[in-house]
Amino acid sequence: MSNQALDKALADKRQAGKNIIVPYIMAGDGGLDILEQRLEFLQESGAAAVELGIPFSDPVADGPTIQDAGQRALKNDTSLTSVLKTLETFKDKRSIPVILMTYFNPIYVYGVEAFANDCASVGVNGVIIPDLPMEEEEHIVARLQDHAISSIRLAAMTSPERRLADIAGRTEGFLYAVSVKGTTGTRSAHGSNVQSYLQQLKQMANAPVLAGFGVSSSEQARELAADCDGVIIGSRIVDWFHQGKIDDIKQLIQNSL
Ligand SMILES: O=P(O)(O)OC[C@@H](O)[C@@H](O)c1c[nH]c2ccccc12
Repeated sequence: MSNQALDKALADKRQAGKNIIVPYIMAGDGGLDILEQRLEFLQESGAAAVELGIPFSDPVADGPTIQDAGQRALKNDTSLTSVLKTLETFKDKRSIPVILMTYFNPIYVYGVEAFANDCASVGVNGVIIPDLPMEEEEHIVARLQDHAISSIRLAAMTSPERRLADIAGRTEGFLYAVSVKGTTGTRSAHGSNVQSYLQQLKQMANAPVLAGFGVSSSEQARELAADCDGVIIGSRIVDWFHQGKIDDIKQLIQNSL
């Protein structure tokens, strides 16, 4: 079963005629004591949900901006455990859905069963595990489904059509359409084949399709969202939080809606 609060938050934006904007932030960048405030701020700015990164020592899919944020968070002693504990402290006050983005290793160390249980008890709505090994997928997805936590799948431009259809059919919450080849990070332009890729995924998926990787302006966001349901914005927002450019973040989200 997918997560109802997440499904509803995304559907509400679409019904209001808006694009779905999901900012990515690194948990513990700037300290975990500001996490609650950041989530509230992003919600007020118009975000439908937040993708919350767990810092990890070997972040293979992260670009330089997210890697640096991860290093800062690790210096603050941020871990999967401390992030879950922090979410627990304001779980009844939070209404914006939270999607944890974590590599598989921290989950493996934590224990798959304990991870699913603790995510459920602190109200995590969805999970993205970019390097989940195929052999582990069934086991971990089933444990999360027991608690109605959505497993958001990633589609890549390099995947063959059969594989894309399979991923699009199985995803929960939304489909994360990786819209560049390579790692995360801001880019000035997306390839010309992105449009047809997103349109193809829209046809295949029963859940909303969100484009991510390299979105750094509201113009780009709206252009990509014209062929799907919205976008994920990571590096630009991580960078601006670090620099204290709070108003710029608000404008970026509002102008992307
Ligand atoms: O930073 P960008 O280019 O705006 O892209 C989002 C991305 O950072 C975020 O979703 C993310 C961070 N680390 C990841 C690892 C895999 C997939 C996705 C991610």
